[in-house]
Amino acid sequence: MDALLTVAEYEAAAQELLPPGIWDYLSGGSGQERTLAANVDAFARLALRPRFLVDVSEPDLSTTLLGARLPTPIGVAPVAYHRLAHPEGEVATARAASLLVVSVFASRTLEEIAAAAAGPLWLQLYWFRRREVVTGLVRRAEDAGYQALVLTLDTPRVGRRLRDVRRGFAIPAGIVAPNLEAAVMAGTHEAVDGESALARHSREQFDPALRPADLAWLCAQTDLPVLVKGVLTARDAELALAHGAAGVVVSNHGGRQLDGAVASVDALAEVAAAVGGRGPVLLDGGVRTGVDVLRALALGASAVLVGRPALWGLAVGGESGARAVLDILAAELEDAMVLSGRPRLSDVDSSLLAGVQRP
Ligand SMILES: Cc1cc2nc3c(=O)[nH]c(=O)nc-3n(C[C@H](O)[C@H](O)[C@H](O)COP(=O)(O)O)c2cc1C
Ligand SMILES: CCCCC(=O)C(=O)O
Repeated sequence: MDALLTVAEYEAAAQELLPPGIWDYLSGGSGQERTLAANVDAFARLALRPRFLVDVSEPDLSTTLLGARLPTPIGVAPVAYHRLAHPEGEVATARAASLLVVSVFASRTLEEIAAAAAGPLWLQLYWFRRREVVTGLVRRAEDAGYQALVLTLDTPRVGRRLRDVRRGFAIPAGIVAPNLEAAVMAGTHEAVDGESALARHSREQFDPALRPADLAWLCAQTDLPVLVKGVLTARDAELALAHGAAGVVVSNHGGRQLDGAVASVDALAEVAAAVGGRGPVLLDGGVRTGVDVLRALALGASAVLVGRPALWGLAVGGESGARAVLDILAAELEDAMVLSGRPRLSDVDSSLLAGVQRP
């Protein structure tokens, strides 16, 4: 087999390898999958304005995020059940990633992942009705050395993902979420025709009444920084920061929640302006090339996260596949920085983009 050179080639190879039901769960979106498509299309519309007569002999991709030095501004978004893609699951991803946001529905324990990790780990949380589930996970994350928490806001319930509904998708027996007690996970393995087990589960277990005071309460439970994920407006960024959030992740959950929601990169400039340097602004959704990473940085992102691409790499080659995907993105980003006359991340701003208003 020829070497795979792009994230798109990893996507195609992963589709060949994975069972169709798992492929649909990983790759699908909600409703008509318009937001899923828009996330990718919106990047393609952002044309770049390269500059020359700049010394680009020493490109530097490194950055600092919440006090941690990272070799690249590219991390892995929280994705449930990495063992759907590879038997080693999150342990393999953690070895490959320079920043991994571990899903609360990880298929390996927080401690196993911490023992393997090459870089900082953050723990993503959903707002469970049983608050002691949340606080128990916060304590375990602190004890295992996780460096931040990420509260996902965009999932008061799981969106209508028609591929999963049609298949009656449920998590295969043998792949479990070991960081949650069995009672909280009851029903996730139970396939029912015409119903997504995850959608049913979220209605039972997630508290849809999450309000700003709850965010402030969560922040008061821990010394770890708490970021919020799923922010698409200046208003929500303002509210979150005012209630203790240390930063935001601009995201529409990879087009899996509100179909018709704005493409995440199209929401970025507004959110970054609202945050105004008070904390990190991460972006996920539709990042498929290093040029996309550069575009997001130009619009004000501190770093980007990739969800599906990491899982495609994992499916193709476990740890080395996940690493290969992240290395492709980093190599493409370095090329783009050199070829656009922006050798350091601090040189990257909206002057790089055509048609974006510059301050
Ligand atoms: C299979 C799958 C599972 C996901 N699980 C979670 C999760 O457990 N928690 C969460 O906050 N986001 C979850 N997400 C959303 C990702 O964190 C991220 O927002 C999205 O995948 C980014 O888009 P991309 O896949 O285009 O990179 C999941 C996404 C996918 C594709
Ligand atoms: C309850 C949600 C499961 C993980 C998730 O967030 C996703 O599939 O997008």
